[in-house]
Amino acid sequence: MSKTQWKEIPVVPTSQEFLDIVLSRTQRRLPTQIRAGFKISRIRAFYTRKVKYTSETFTERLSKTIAAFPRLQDIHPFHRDLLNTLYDADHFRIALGQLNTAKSLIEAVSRDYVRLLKYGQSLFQCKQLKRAALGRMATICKRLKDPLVYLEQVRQHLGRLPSIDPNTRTLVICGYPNVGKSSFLKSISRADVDVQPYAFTTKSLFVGHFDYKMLRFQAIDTPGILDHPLEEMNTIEHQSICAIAHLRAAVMYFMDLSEQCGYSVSAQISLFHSIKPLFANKLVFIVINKIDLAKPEDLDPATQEQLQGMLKSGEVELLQLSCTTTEGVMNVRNAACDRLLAARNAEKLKAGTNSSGEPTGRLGDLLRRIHVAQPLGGVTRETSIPEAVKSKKKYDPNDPERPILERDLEAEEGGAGVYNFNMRKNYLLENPDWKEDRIPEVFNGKNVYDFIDPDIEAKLAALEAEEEKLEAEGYYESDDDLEDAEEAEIRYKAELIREKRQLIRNEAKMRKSLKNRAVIPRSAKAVKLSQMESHLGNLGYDASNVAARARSQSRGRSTMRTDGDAMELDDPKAALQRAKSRARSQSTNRRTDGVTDEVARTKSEKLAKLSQRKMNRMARQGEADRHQTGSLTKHLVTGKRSFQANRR
Ligand SMILES: Nc1nc2c(ncn2[C@@H]2O[C@H](COP(=O)(O)OP(=O)(O)OP(=O)(O)O)[C@@H](O)[C@H]2O)c(=O)[nH]1
Ligand SMILES: [Mg+2]
Repeated sequence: MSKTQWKEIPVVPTSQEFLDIVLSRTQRRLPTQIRAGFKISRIRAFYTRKVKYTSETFTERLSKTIAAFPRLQDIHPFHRDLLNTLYDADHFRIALGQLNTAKSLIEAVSRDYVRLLKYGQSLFQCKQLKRAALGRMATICKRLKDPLVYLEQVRQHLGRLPSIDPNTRTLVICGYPNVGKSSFLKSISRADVDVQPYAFTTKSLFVGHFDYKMLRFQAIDTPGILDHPLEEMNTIEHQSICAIAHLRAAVMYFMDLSEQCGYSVSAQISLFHSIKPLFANKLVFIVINKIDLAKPEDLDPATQEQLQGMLKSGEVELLQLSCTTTEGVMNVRNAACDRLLAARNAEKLKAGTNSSGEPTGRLGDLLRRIHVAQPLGGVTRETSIPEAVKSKKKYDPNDPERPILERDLEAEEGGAGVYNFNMRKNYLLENPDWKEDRIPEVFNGKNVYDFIDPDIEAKLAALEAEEEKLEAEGYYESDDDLEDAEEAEIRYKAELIREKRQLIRNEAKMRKSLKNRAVIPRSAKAVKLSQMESHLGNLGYDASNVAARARSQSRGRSTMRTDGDAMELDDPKAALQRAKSRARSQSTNRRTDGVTDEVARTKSEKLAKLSQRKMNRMARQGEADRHQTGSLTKHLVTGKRSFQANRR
């Protein structure tokens, strides 16, 4: 992860804000649009969606926060160590871990309640379940109070950390406090660092950039370090140690021989020896600052001796400068940069080779796999030139033996415009005599090549032979016996199958129509008078006159009825009346009335539906139909209309 991303970590809300964000988003996306009258499945689906959406929002926000922070195992050791120094890696990991745990807890809550919601019986129950689910999620969220506050602080601090690229060309400026480290950075770059005449002015790492030989360098100003064991150092000093230890850089150890800084030269020398282990495999410079006040030559011999001891202890160079007079500043910078560039280049050249200079690693692998052709054990091969190539002569127009070209022919036959070259000359045919044969391309308006079939003769012969054979066998004479017994049997069976299928189909239809029929309740079924009598008799009633009474009642028939039927025939009106009354009195099921069989019934029903169709289509306007009530205001519909007059 690059440093720039750390500046873009989104704000970590407090737990209360977090809750507000999630809940208001849920409410906005899924406003409660549910009534008690709705189908229960709809109510359940709505609340399930709500619970799920809330948990998803929580999870999404938490994951985003977790992902935004750097993962300690993925970043450069320098950054990892720095984060550890500044924020305590364990604390950091635990805070992110708590967020992660909360995420899975919320998911579990959502899963549980979604399962419960499937059994919700009413709107109230479903709503209570949703409330419980959201409440539990909120409780989990509230428990994240401390980690969220901590992470927000880390975020703010991370954003303010200098962008240090651990892999680029780097100068690390270190030394005792108040020796002029920040002054140096200020004079070589445009970094705005604080310079004060007291110790520990600089309390964190500062970075400045400058260009040298068209290359960009970064110089890192570190807080001052005191000479005491690592365990006793504070966070400020630890940052310096971290930079010195982890950055592949040129280390510039600053010293103030004038002791204006408030620390003795011997203390500064002893600090150098204490932190020397960190300088392994690095370029180290001892930079004597403030030479306007004191130079190494001014020191007493014993201290000079110690200084020389420092230089001898490794490949260490002594540089001198004064930030106040800017004497030697550029020299020091350039010397350090030159040495750093040389060292980096040497390292790059060395990379990928072992101690004897052979390539190792991926490059070595590659070279070993490439096959390079080697000459066979001392055998030399003669070059071979084909005869045809050897006897080839260069074309010479003056040579009488030269091959004859089309150009020569043209000249012989009358020159350009007169001579027509023969395209058929080079045809490759079975018989060279055919070259000049004339074949019509189009004959009778048809392309001849469409009709060319090389085997046509053979095919015709075969057909004719077959025809003759059939004729000889008398094939064309008898055409009655074509159907033999076997075929007749197949036909018979097919007929049976067809019949059977029809039967099955009819049966199915019948069953279907029966199933759709309204069931007549037993009480509505017609009961014969005699049955009624016996039934009442069983119950202990006197049923003797039931029949008589029933028969005595009018059934809508004409009272004028006499025995003779002649009158019915005479009076069609009365006959109609009687037929109607009969129909009414005898009918039990109007659907089956006057219908002889199943087929007739289906037909009549179809007809009924058909006759209804038009009526349905032309049905009256309902309240859902587009319709304009009342009349418009007069001025809106009459008279000349000006522009936009009826756009009200
Ligand atoms: N005479 C003289 N004074 C200098 C020189 N360089 C820096 N100073 C003074 O030394 C004091 C400390 O300078 P800083 O650059 O703040 O020192 P520092 O090493 O960054 O100090 P800390 O940040 O506290 O570790 C300031 O008062 C500077 O003016 C120099 O070359 N000559
Ligand atoms: Mg400083």
